[in-house]
Amino acid sequence: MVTKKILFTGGGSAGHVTVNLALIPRFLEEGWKVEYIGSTGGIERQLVSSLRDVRYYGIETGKLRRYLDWNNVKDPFRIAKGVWQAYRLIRKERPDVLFSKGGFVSVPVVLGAWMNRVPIVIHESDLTPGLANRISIPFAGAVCTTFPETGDHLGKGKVHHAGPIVREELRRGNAERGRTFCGFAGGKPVLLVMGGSLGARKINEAVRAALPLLTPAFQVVHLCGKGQRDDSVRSPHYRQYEYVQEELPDLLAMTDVVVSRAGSNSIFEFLALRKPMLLVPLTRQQSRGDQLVNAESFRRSGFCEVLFEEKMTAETLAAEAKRLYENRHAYKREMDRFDQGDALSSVFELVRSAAK
Ligand SMILES: CC(=O)N[C@H]1[C@@H](OP(=O)(O)OP(=O)(O)OC[C@H]2O[C@@H](n3ccc(=O)[nH]c3=O)[C@H](O)[C@@H]2O)O[C@H](CO)[C@@H](O)[C@@H]1O
Repeated sequence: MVTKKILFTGGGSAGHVTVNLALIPRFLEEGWKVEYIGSTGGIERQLVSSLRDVRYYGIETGKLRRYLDWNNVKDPFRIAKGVWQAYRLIRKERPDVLFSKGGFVSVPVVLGAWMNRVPIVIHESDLTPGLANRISIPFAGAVCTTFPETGDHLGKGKVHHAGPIVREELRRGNAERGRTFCGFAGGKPVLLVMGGSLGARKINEAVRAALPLLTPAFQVVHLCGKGQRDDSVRSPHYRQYEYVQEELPDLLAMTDVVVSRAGSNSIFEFLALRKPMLLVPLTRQQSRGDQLVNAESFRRSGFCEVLFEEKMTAETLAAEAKRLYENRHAYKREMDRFDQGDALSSVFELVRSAAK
Protein backbone atom coordinates (compact mmCIF):
# COMPACT_ATOMS: atom_id res chain seq x y z
CA MET A 1 0.00 0.00 0.00
CA VAL A 2 1.36 3.46 -0.90
CA THR A 3 1.55 5.76 2.12
CA LYS A 4 -0.25 9.05 1.56
CA LYS A 5 1.17 12.29 2.86
CA ILE A 6 -0.86 15.27 4.06
CA LEU A 7 0.48 18.74 4.77
CA PHE A 8 -1.36 20.94 7.28
CA THR A 9 -1.07 24.67 7.72
CA GLY A 10 -2.76 27.33 9.83
CA GLY A 11 -1.70 29.56 12.68
CA GLY A 12 -1.37 32.96 14.25
CA SER A 13 -3.82 32.11 17.03
CA ALA A 14 -5.02 28.83 18.54
CA GLY A 15 -8.30 29.22 16.65
CA HIS A 16 -6.39 28.55 13.44
CA VAL A 17 -4.80 25.37 14.79
CA THR A 18 -7.53 23.66 16.85
CA VAL A 19 -9.27 21.97 13.90
CA ASN A 20 -5.91 20.69 12.67
CA LEU A 21 -5.16 19.26 16.13
CA ALA A 22 -8.48 17.39 15.99
CA LEU A 23 -7.93 16.03 12.47
CA ILE A 24 -4.26 15.03 12.62
CA PRO A 25 -4.75 11.99 14.92
CA ARG A 26 -7.30 10.58 12.44
CA PHE A 27 -4.85 10.80 9.53
CA LEU A 28 -2.09 9.22 11.64
CA GLU A 29 -4.44 6.37 12.67
CA GLU A 30 -5.22 5.78 8.99
CA GLY A 31 -1.51 5.43 8.27
CA TRP A 32 -0.88 8.79 6.59
CA LYS A 33 2.35 10.73 6.97
CA VAL A 34 1.62 14.16 8.45
CA GLU A 35 3.67 17.33 8.07
CA TYR A 36 2.91 20.87 9.22
CA ILE A 37 4.08 24.24 7.93
CA GLY A 38 3.58 27.11 10.37
CA SER A 39 5.51 30.20 11.27
CA THR A 40 8.87 29.95 12.99
CA GLY A 41 7.66 31.62 16.22
CA GLY A 42 3.86 31.25 16.23
CA ILE A 43 1.61 29.51 18.77
CA GLU A 44 1.09 26.71 16.20
CA ARG A 45 4.68 25.53 16.72
CA GLN A 46 4.07 24.96 20.45
CA LEU A 47 0.61 23.39 19.94
CA VAL A 48 1.74 21.00 17.20
CA SER A 49 4.75 19.93 19.29
CA SER A 50 2.29 18.20 21.66
CA LEU A 51 1.53 15.69 18.84
CA ARG A 52 3.82 12.79 18.09
CA ASP A 53 4.85 11.79 14.56
CA VAL A 54 4.23 15.21 13.00
CA ARG A 55 7.15 16.92 11.32
CA TYR A 56 7.00 20.72 11.72
CA TYR A 57 8.57 23.23 9.33
CA GLY A 58 8.72 26.92 10.23
CA ILE A 59 8.64 29.59 7.53
CA GLU A 60 8.88 33.36 7.50
CA THR A 61 5.53 35.15 7.38
CA GLY A 62 4.03 38.60 7.58
CA LYS A 63 0.67 39.68 8.94
CA LEU A 64 -2.10 40.84 6.63
CA ARG A 65 -3.22 44.00 8.42
CA ARG A 66 -6.10 46.33 7.67
CA TYR A 67 -4.53 49.20 9.66
CA LEU A 68 -1.47 51.43 9.30
CA ASP A 69 1.67 49.97 10.85
CA TRP A 70 5.40 50.23 10.08
CA ASN A 71 5.48 46.46 9.62
CA ASN A 72 3.22 46.89 6.57
CA VAL A 73 6.37 47.99 4.73
CA LYS A 74 8.44 44.95 5.75
CA ASP A 75 5.73 42.31 5.63
CA PRO A 76 5.31 41.99 1.84
CA PHE A 77 9.00 40.95 1.73
CA ARG A 78 8.49 38.46 4.57
CA ILE A 79 5.43 37.01 2.80
CA ALA A 80 7.37 36.71 -0.48
CA LYS A 81 10.16 34.91 1.39
CA GLY A 82 7.55 32.63 2.99
CA VAL A 83 6.09 31.76 -0.42
CA TRP A 84 9.56 30.85 -1.69
CA GLN A 85 10.32 28.74 1.43
CA ALA A 86 6.92 26.98 1.23
CA TYR A 87 7.32 26.36 -2.51
CA ARG A 88 10.72 24.72 -2.01
CA LEU A 89 9.61 22.65 0.99
CA ILE A 90 6.53 21.38 -0.83
CA ARG A 91 8.53 20.61 -3.97
CA LYS A 92 10.88 18.51 -1.83
CA GLU A 93 8.27 16.82 0.40
CA ARG A 94 5.64 16.22 -2.33
CA PRO A 95 2.48 15.95 -0.16
CA ASP A 96 -0.63 14.46 -1.77
CA VAL A 97 -2.87 17.20 -0.38
CA LEU A 98 -2.73 20.44 1.64
CA PHE A 99 -5.27 21.15 4.40
CA SER A 100 -5.32 24.83 5.29
CA LYS A 101 -7.11 26.21 8.32
CA GLY A 102 -6.36 29.88 7.62
CA GLY A 103 -4.55 32.54 9.60
CA PHE A 104 -1.86 34.64 7.99
CA VAL A 105 0.82 31.92 7.77
CA SER A 106 -1.44 29.84 5.51
CA VAL A 107 -1.34 32.19 2.52
CA PRO A 108 2.29 31.50 1.47
CA VAL A 109 1.72 27.78 2.02
CA VAL A 110 -1.41 27.75 -0.18
CA LEU A 111 0.49 29.60 -2.92
CA GLY A 112 3.46 27.22 -2.59
CA ALA A 113 1.13 24.21 -2.88
CA TRP A 114 -0.71 25.66 -5.86
CA MET A 115 2.57 26.30 -7.70
CA ASN A 116 3.46 22.64 -7.08
CA ARG A 117 0.01 21.47 -8.27
CA VAL A 118 -0.83 19.99 -4.88
CA PRO A 119 -4.63 19.77 -4.30
CA ILE A 120 -5.82 22.21 -1.62
CA VAL A 121 -8.69 21.87 0.88
CA ILE A 122 -9.53 24.90 3.00
CA HIS A 123 -11.40 24.99 6.28
CA GLU A 124 -13.37 28.01 7.50
CA SER A 125 -14.75 27.86 11.03
CA ASP A 126 -16.16 31.39 11.27
CA LEU A 127 -19.52 32.29 9.79
CA THR A 128 -17.88 34.84 7.48
CA PRO A 129 -14.53 33.88 5.89
CA GLY A 130 -11.34 35.52 7.13
CA LEU A 131 -8.93 37.48 4.92
CA ALA A 132 -6.34 34.69 4.58
CA ASN A 133 -9.01 32.23 3.46
CA ARG A 134 -10.60 34.74 1.09
CA ILE A 135 -7.23 35.15 -0.62
CA SER A 136 -6.68 31.37 -0.66
CA ILE A 137 -10.08 30.11 -1.81
CA PRO A 138 -9.55 30.70 -5.58
CA PHE A 139 -6.55 28.31 -5.38
CA ALA A 140 -8.47 25.56 -3.55
CA GLY A 141 -10.49 22.63 -4.84
CA ALA A 142 -12.81 22.50 -1.82
CA VAL A 143 -13.80 24.63 1.17
CA CYS A 144 -15.22 23.01 4.32
CA THR A 145 -17.44 25.17 6.52
CA THR A 146 -18.64 24.94 10.09
CA PHE A 147 -21.66 27.25 9.95
CA PRO A 148 -24.28 26.34 7.31
CA GLU A 149 -24.69 30.06 6.46
CA THR A 150 -21.05 30.43 5.32
CA GLY A 151 -21.86 29.07 1.87
CA ASP A 152 -23.95 32.22 1.21
CA HIS A 153 -20.74 34.28 1.54
CA LEU A 154 -18.68 32.05 -0.76
CA GLY A 155 -20.90 31.08 -3.63
CA LYS A 156 -21.73 27.42 -4.18
CA GLY A 157 -19.60 24.90 -6.05
CA LYS A 158 -16.56 24.24 -3.90
CA VAL A 159 -18.36 24.61 -0.58
CA HIS A 160 -18.96 21.58 1.61
CA HIS A 161 -20.84 22.18 4.88
CA ALA A 162 -19.19 19.81 7.34
CA GLY A 163 -20.28 21.18 10.74
CA PRO A 164 -18.11 21.66 13.81
CA ILE A 165 -14.94 19.66 14.41
CA VAL A 166 -14.32 19.37 18.14
CA ARG A 167 -11.22 17.76 19.68
CA GLU A 168 -12.24 14.37 21.11
CA GLU A 169 -10.25 14.82 24.30
CA LEU A 170 -12.46 17.74 25.35
CA ARG A 171 -15.25 15.20 25.97
CA ARG A 172 -13.07 13.12 28.28
CA GLY A 173 -12.79 15.60 31.15
CA ASN A 174 -13.40 14.77 34.77
CA ALA A 175 -15.04 17.38 37.04
CA GLU A 176 -13.42 16.02 40.22
CA ARG A 177 -9.94 16.30 38.66
CA GLY A 178 -10.82 19.85 37.59
CA ARG A 179 -11.81 20.80 41.15
CA THR A 180 -8.64 19.25 42.54
CA PHE A 181 -6.53 21.15 40.00
CA CYS A 182 -8.16 24.43 41.06
CA GLY A 183 -8.32 23.53 44.76
CA PHE A 184 -12.08 24.21 44.77
CA ALA A 185 -14.48 22.51 47.15
CA GLY A 186 -17.78 21.26 45.70
CA GLY A 187 -21.03 23.12 46.22
CA LYS A 188 -21.07 26.38 44.31
CA PRO A 189 -21.54 26.37 40.53
CA VAL A 190 -18.49 27.08 38.39
CA LEU A 191 -18.24 30.00 35.97
CA LEU A 192 -15.49 29.66 33.34
CA VAL A 193 -14.21 32.87 31.76
CA MET A 194 -12.27 32.57 28.50
CA GLY A 195 -11.12 35.55 26.46
CA GLY A 196 -10.19 33.52 23.37
CA SER A 197 -6.78 31.98 22.91
CA LEU A 198 -4.97 35.30 23.29
CA GLY A 199 -6.97 36.56 26.25
CA ALA A 200 -9.16 39.67 26.27
CA ARG A 201 -8.02 42.65 28.31
CA LYS A 202 -11.50 44.23 28.55
CA ILE A 203 -13.12 40.99 29.74
CA ASN A 204 -10.27 40.40 32.19
CA GLU A 205 -10.76 43.84 33.75
CA ALA A 206 -14.55 43.52 33.93
CA VAL A 207 -14.42 40.03 35.50
CA ARG A 208 -11.91 41.06 38.14
CA ALA A 209 -13.97 44.14 38.99
CA ALA A 210 -17.10 41.96 39.15
CA LEU A 211 -15.63 39.39 41.55
CA PRO A 212 -17.32 40.83 44.69
CA LEU A 213 -20.65 40.37 42.86
CA LEU A 214 -19.81 37.01 41.27
CA THR A 215 -18.09 35.02 44.02
CA PRO A 216 -21.06 34.86 46.43
CA ALA A 217 -22.79 32.85 43.66
CA PHE A 218 -19.96 31.21 41.71
CA GLN A 219 -16.47 29.78 41.83
CA VAL A 220 -14.71 31.52 38.96
CA VAL A 221 -12.02 29.99 36.72
CA HIS A 222 -10.43 32.60 34.50
CA LEU A 223 -8.32 31.76 31.42
CA CYS A 224 -6.87 35.22 31.01
CA GLY A 225 -4.25 34.92 28.22
CA LYS A 226 -0.43 35.05 28.13
CA GLY A 227 1.07 37.82 30.25
CA GLN A 228 -2.34 38.90 31.57
CA ARG A 229 -2.41 37.43 35.06
CA ASP A 230 -3.02 39.90 37.84
CA ASP A 231 -1.74 38.41 41.08
CA SER A 232 -2.97 41.38 43.11
CA VAL A 233 -6.50 40.00 42.66
CA ARG A 234 -7.11 37.16 45.08
CA SER A 235 -10.13 35.27 46.35
CA PRO A 236 -10.64 31.71 47.60
CA HIS A 237 -13.31 31.41 44.91
CA TYR A 238 -11.19 32.71 42.01
CA ARG A 239 -8.40 31.08 39.99
CA GLN A 240 -6.58 32.54 36.99
CA TYR A 241 -4.48 30.69 34.42
CA GLU A 242 -2.86 32.23 31.37
CA TYR A 243 -3.47 29.31 29.00
CA VAL A 244 -4.23 25.67 29.72
CA GLN A 245 -3.78 22.66 27.43
CA GLU A 246 -4.15 19.22 29.01
CA GLU A 247 -6.19 20.58 31.95
CA LEU A 248 -8.87 22.15 29.71
CA PRO A 249 -11.11 19.02 29.45
CA ASP A 250 -11.28 18.75 33.27
CA LEU A 251 -11.97 22.46 33.71
CA LEU A 252 -14.77 22.24 31.14
CA ALA A 253 -16.23 19.15 32.83
CA MET A 254 -16.67 21.04 36.10
CA THR A 255 -18.02 24.20 34.41
CA ASP A 256 -21.71 25.15 34.69
CA VAL A 257 -21.77 28.34 32.60
CA VAL A 258 -19.30 30.28 30.49
CA VAL A 259 -18.39 33.90 29.75
CA SER A 260 -16.38 34.03 26.52
CA ARG A 261 -15.33 35.83 23.40
CA ALA A 262 -17.14 34.49 20.31
CA GLY A 263 -14.25 32.76 18.50
CA SER A 264 -15.81 29.99 16.42
CA ASN A 265 -13.87 27.04 17.82
CA SER A 266 -14.49 27.99 21.44
CA ILE A 267 -18.22 28.46 21.00
CA PHE A 268 -18.71 25.17 19.13
CA GLU A 269 -16.75 23.42 21.88
CA PHE A 270 -19.08 24.93 24.51
CA LEU A 271 -22.06 23.90 22.38
CA ALA A 272 -20.80 20.31 22.04
CA LEU A 273 -20.40 20.13 25.83
CA ARG A 274 -23.76 21.87 26.48
CA LYS A 275 -22.34 24.84 28.37
CA PRO A 276 -24.69 27.87 28.35
CA MET A 277 -22.71 30.92 27.20
CA LEU A 278 -22.63 34.65 27.72
CA LEU A 279 -20.69 35.87 24.68
CA VAL A 280 -18.81 39.18 24.52
CA PRO A 281 -17.81 39.37 20.84
CA LEU A 282 -14.86 41.38 19.57
CA THR A 283 -16.11 44.66 18.14
CA ARG A 284 -15.90 45.58 14.46
CA GLN A 285 -12.97 47.89 15.30
CA GLN A 286 -11.01 45.11 17.05
CA SER A 287 -11.63 42.49 14.39
CA ARG A 288 -13.48 42.22 11.08
CA GLY A 289 -16.87 41.65 12.74
CA ASP A 290 -16.65 37.84 12.50
CA GLN A 291 -17.37 37.34 16.19
CA LEU A 292 -20.44 39.60 16.03
CA VAL A 293 -22.02 37.35 13.38
CA ASN A 294 -20.88 34.14 15.11
CA ALA A 295 -22.53 35.35 18.34
CA GLU A 296 -25.69 36.54 16.60
CA SER A 297 -26.13 33.15 14.91
CA PHE A 298 -25.77 31.38 18.29
CA ARG A 299 -28.17 33.84 19.95
CA ARG A 300 -30.80 33.21 17.27
CA SER A 301 -30.45 29.47 17.91
CA GLY A 302 -31.00 30.00 21.65
CA PHE A 303 -27.53 28.76 22.72
CA CYS A 304 -26.25 31.97 24.29
CA GLU A 305 -26.81 35.53 25.45
CA VAL A 306 -24.76 38.34 23.97
CA LEU A 307 -23.27 41.20 25.99
CA PHE A 308 -21.77 43.86 23.72
CA GLU A 309 -18.44 45.16 24.92
CA GLU A 310 -19.71 48.77 24.98
CA LYS A 311 -22.36 47.72 27.52
CA MET A 312 -20.05 45.55 29.63
CA THR A 313 -19.45 46.75 33.20
CA ALA A 314 -18.83 44.77 36.40
CA GLU A 315 -22.56 45.10 37.16
CA THR A 316 -23.94 44.07 33.74
CA LEU A 317 -21.49 41.19 33.51
CA ALA A 318 -22.41 39.82 36.94
CA ALA A 319 -26.16 40.28 36.38
CA GLU A 320 -26.07 38.56 32.97
CA ALA A 321 -23.95 35.67 34.29
CA LYS A 322 -26.42 35.05 37.12
CA ARG A 323 -29.38 35.22 34.74
CA LEU A 324 -27.64 32.75 32.44
CA TYR A 325 -27.18 30.31 35.31
CA GLU A 326 -30.81 30.65 36.44
CA ASN A 327 -32.01 29.89 32.88
CA ARG A 328 -29.37 27.24 32.17
CA HIS A 329 -31.88 24.43 31.55
CA ALA A 330 -33.60 26.39 28.77
CA TYR A 331 -30.27 26.94 26.94
CA LYS A 332 -29.34 23.28 27.36
CA ARG A 333 -32.67 22.20 25.88
CA GLU A 334 -31.95 24.27 22.76
CA MET A 335 -28.41 22.87 22.56
CA ASP A 336 -29.76 19.32 22.78
CA ARG A 337 -31.63 19.98 19.53
CA PHE A 338 -28.39 20.76 17.70
CA ASP A 339 -27.29 17.92 15.42
CA GLN A 340 -23.54 17.62 16.06
CA GLY A 341 -23.04 15.22 13.11
CA ASP A 342 -19.64 13.70 12.41
CA ALA A 343 -17.76 16.54 10.78
CA LEU A 344 -14.41 14.93 11.44
CA SER A 345 -15.25 11.87 9.32
CA SER A 346 -16.86 13.88 6.56
CA VAL A 347 -13.82 16.20 6.29
CA PHE A 348 -11.50 13.20 6.38
CA GLU A 349 -13.35 11.60 3.45
CA LEU A 350 -13.37 14.84 1.49
CA VAL A 351 -9.62 15.30 1.96
CA ARG A 352 -8.97 11.67 1.06
CA SER A 353 -10.85 12.03 -2.21
CA ALA A 354 -9.11 15.35 -2.96
CA ALA A 355 -5.63 13.81 -2.47
CA LYS A 356 -3.74 13.04 -5.65
C1 LIG B 1 -8.51 37.88 18.10
C2 LIG B 1 -8.87 37.01 16.95
O1 LIG B 1 -8.45 37.22 15.83
N1 LIG B 1 -9.71 36.00 17.21
C3 LIG B 1 -10.06 35.01 16.20
C4 LIG B 1 -9.35 33.72 16.54
O2 LIG B 1 -9.75 33.47 17.88
P1 LIG B 1 -9.13 32.41 18.86
O3 LIG B 1 -7.74 32.03 18.50
O4 LIG B 1 -9.39 32.88 20.24
O5 LIG B 1 -10.00 31.19 18.43
P2 LIG B 1 -11.17 30.30 18.92
O6 LIG B 1 -12.01 30.88 19.99
O7 LIG B 1 -11.84 29.88 17.67
O8 LIG B 1 -10.37 29.04 19.50
C5 LIG B 1 -9.56 29.12 20.63
C6 LIG B 1 -9.07 27.73 20.91
O9 LIG B 1 -8.12 27.79 21.96
C7 LIG B 1 -8.45 26.82 22.95
N2 LIG B 1 -7.95 27.28 24.25
C8 LIG B 1 -8.22 28.53 24.71
C9 LIG B 1 -7.76 28.94 25.95
C10 LIG B 1 -6.97 28.04 26.71
O10 LIG B 1 -6.52 28.32 27.83
N3 LIG B 1 -6.72 26.80 26.20
C11 LIG B 1 -7.18 26.39 24.99
O11 LIG B 1 -6.94 25.25 24.56
C12 LIG B 1 -9.95 26.70 22.87
O12 LIG B 1 -10.39 25.49 23.45
C13 LIG B 1 -10.20 26.80 21.37
O13 LIG B 1 -10.06 25.56 20.75
O14 LIG B 1 -9.73 32.69 15.62
C14 LIG B 1 -11.14 32.40 15.57
C15 LIG B 1 -11.34 31.28 14.55
O15 LIG B 1 -11.00 31.68 13.28
C16 LIG B 1 -11.93 33.66 15.24
O16 LIG B 1 -13.32 33.36 15.37
C17 LIG B 1 -11.56 34.78 16.21
O17 LIG B 1 -12.24 35.98 15.88
